[in-house]
Amino acid sequence: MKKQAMVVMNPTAGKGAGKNTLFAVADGLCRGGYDAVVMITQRANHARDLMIERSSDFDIVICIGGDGTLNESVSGLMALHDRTPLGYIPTGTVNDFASTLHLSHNGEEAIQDIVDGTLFPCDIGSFNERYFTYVAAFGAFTEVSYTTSQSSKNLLGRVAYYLEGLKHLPKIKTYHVKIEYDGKLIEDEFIFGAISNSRFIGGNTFYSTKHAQLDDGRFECLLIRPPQNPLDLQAIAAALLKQELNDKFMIFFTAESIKITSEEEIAWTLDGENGGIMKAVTIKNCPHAIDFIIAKEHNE
Ligand SMILES: Nc1ncnc2c1ncn2[C@@H]1O[C@H](COP(=O)(O)OP(=O)(O)OP(=O)(O)O)[C@@H](O)[C@H]1O
Repeated sequence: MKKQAMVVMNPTAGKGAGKNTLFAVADGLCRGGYDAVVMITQRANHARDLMIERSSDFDIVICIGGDGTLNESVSGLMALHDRTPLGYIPTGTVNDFASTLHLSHNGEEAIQDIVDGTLFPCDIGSFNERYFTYVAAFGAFTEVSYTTSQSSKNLLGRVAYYLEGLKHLPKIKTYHVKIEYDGKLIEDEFIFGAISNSRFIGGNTFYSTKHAQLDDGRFECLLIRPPQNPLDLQAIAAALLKQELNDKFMIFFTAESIKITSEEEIAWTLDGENGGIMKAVTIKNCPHAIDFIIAKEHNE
């Protein structure tokens, strides 16, 4: 029997960019010896539901869409015990996670990479009852990120531009949070926090080295302290833009699991989408949870 592939495409992602990709994907799968079944998502969370209901009938599943569609697909697979390998073809805005895994945006190339591909057992983050593939963040800029149609193209870069654009310090909201991780405790004021599993969150100087980081069972965590004056503000923005860690204003650590609590409710973003508003979150690394299908040459 031929191998079976399920393609799940969000037609609205990236202003419909996936539509042009679809022929190349179906053609590549047929030439690669697969029977292809194409599903077009009709609503929010449809990708998740399709993964839960149908993915186990297939040898591979392929998600075509932006950050939100990938997040939904991963969340669907995470609900299952046996998870079908996942190929991802990004059609949203340039995606940090796709860049980290060297995933092509070009339909023909992307499907060839998948057909000839190899499995990369990737860590996934659990966030209370939800999941994220590469970033959970709060604070400066993140609250507006999902009220605009932007996604986290370069989250830290946009935090920097946001800070630079601020004329008045009082506009920057500070959050008093308690952060517990790997037996340690930090309690302080911060304007931004990101728990991520991606090299490209702030560009590759922050989190350099190969994508091995995505399968090490740990997150990279970055917290930014409040600036006290315009010079501080400038220093933080400059460090973010130069993709450097500034020890005076930034705390960086890696962790397997993190608990973040606060007196007030905090708005979170998960993979650039609305993550909800809450006072307590528990974030855990689910090591090697999803097998991503990636090009052989990038899985050394
Ligand atoms: N048929 C549909 N009509 C409207 N919305 C849909 C449909 N199918 C899926 N969606 C929703 O579209 C949302 C946005 O998708 P996604 O994030 O993948 O695209 P994007 O915003 O263009 O990409 P990016 O976030 O990478 O810029 C998803 O949260 C998904 O729930």
